[in-house]
Amino acid sequence: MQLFGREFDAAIVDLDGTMVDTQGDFVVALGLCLTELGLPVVDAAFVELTVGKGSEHLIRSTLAHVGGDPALYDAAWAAYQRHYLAINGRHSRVYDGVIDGLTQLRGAGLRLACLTNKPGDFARPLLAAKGIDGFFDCVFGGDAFARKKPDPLPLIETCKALGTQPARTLMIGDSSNDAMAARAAGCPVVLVSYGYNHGEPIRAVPAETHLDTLSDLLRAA
Ligand SMILES: O=C(O)COP(=O)(O)O
Ligand SMILES: [Mg+2]
Repeated sequence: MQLFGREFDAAIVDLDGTMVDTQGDFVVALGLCLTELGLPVVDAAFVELTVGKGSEHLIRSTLAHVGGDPALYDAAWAAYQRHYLAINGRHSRVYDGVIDGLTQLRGAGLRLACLTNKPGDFARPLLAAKGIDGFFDCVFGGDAFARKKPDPLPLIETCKALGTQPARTLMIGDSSNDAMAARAAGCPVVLVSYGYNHGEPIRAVPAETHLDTLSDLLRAA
């Protein structure tokens, strides 16, 4: 299909902050983990600034933020993983326009991949719980490849799995991580305005376009 005057065969879609508002899941799972370790909990504002770089980064940053000993990392990661898996999806919701947007892209014949920095074992059940797993030919978590976004490697490998060239594969994300990875991989990028961008204004990050809802993509292109 044609978008922005170019031909596309596929799209790679980010998960947290792009398809699903998972801030509540992060706050609850971190809260249970920190309480178990006898540490103070973090609030939604901290989570919004810190998510996007994968769970290892989130746990390290959280321990630093609450004054926890970095040596608690292994225990914190194990507790976080257990709690996250138990509440996964309960405090999160699919953003307005996502189902319509994905339906339009599939309807136009694009192959779709979900590529997130979230661990694959968190991402797959979340997509299924929200009823959006069926849109995707493949799903890759932050632990699928040797490096995470903003490194281009996950996008290059996802294009290989989709059987598409990066220049004909659109990245749809919510953060500068997604944009940097896409640019370095050679994928055009579209950014949504409502997600988590490390506290920075997303419209300052260059993209083909910035969307208030995924269902606007075909209209904006
Ligand atoms: O850091 C995370 O877990 C969020 O990852 P995502 O925005 O790449 O889906
Ligand atoms: Mg994201």
